[in-house]
Amino acid sequence: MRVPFVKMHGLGNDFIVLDARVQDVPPMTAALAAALADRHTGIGCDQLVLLEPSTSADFRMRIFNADGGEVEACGNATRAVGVLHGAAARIETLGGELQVSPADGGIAVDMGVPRFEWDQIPLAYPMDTHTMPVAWEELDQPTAVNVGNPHVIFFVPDTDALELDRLGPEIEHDPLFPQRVNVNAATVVSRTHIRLRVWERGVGLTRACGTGACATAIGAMRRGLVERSVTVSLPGGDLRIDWTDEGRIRMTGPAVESFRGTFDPATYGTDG
Ligand SMILES: N[C@@H](CCC[C@H](N)C(=O)O)C(=O)O
Repeated sequence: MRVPFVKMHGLGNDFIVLDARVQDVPPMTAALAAALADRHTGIGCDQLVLLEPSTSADFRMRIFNADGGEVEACGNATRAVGVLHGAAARIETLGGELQVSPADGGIAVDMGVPRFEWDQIPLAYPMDTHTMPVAWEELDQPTAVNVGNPHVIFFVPDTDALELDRLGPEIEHDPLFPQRVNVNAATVVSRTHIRLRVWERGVGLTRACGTGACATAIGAMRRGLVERSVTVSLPGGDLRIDWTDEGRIRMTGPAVESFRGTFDPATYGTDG
C-alpha cells in the first residue's frame, strides 16, 4: 500500500497532511510521525497533521510535532486544513473546537478564548502569569498564555538579537513547565505591530507559529502594550490577530499547498 499525503505550509511553518477520512493511514505513533518529519530521511515537516472523522464537529485534526509528540493546537496547520477543506468548518482538536472560514487575506480561525491561570498554562506551581516572578539571564519577567497549547512570552528590545536557539531549549525544558512550553521572543514595534520569533516545543526555531502569534498578541494586549487588533510579523510573514469583544482570539493569514505525493509505510518500519 502507498499512503497519499499533501505537503502544505503557513508562512513557512510546514506540514504533512494525512486524511484518514478518505484513505487508509497506518496507526500513528510517535516513532512514525518523527520518521516522516525527518528532513533527511523522511518527507520533512515541522508538524504532521492527521484528519479523522469527528462525532462533535465536521472533522477532527490531530497534530504531531517533528519530535513525534502529539499536541493540542497548531494555528498555521488549522489555516492549512481550512484551505484544503475549502469552506467554513468546525474542527475538533485536543485543545478545543476551532472554527475556520475563508477571509480577506486567506483563512480566519476562531482560536477560542485565552487561558491565564497558572494551572491552565500549565505551570508547576502557583504564580502570577501576567508578570512571572522568574528570570532567565538578561531577559525581563515573561508572561504566559495558553491558547490551546502552552506559551511563554518574553518582550525584548530586538527579537533578532536574542540567542533563541540557545535559550529556547533551556526554557522549553525548564521544570517550571511540566508539559514543556513554546518560547516566544517578541518586540513591540508600535501599538499595532509586533515582531516575533518562536522556539517551538518539540520542533525548534520555525519560520512562523500561529499559536505563538496569538499568545504573544494576547500577552501584549493584556499588558496594555498594543491595541486589540495587531499585525504579528514572523520570519515567514505576517498574521493579523484580533481579541474580539466576546473575548475570543481571531487569527487571519494565508496557507498554501506545496505538493502532493505518496509514501510506502514499509520504508518507515510499518506495514500499515
Ligand atoms: N506551529 C504551530 C504550533 C505547533 C505546536 C507547538 N509546537 C506545540 O508543541 O504546542 C502553530 O502554528 O501554532
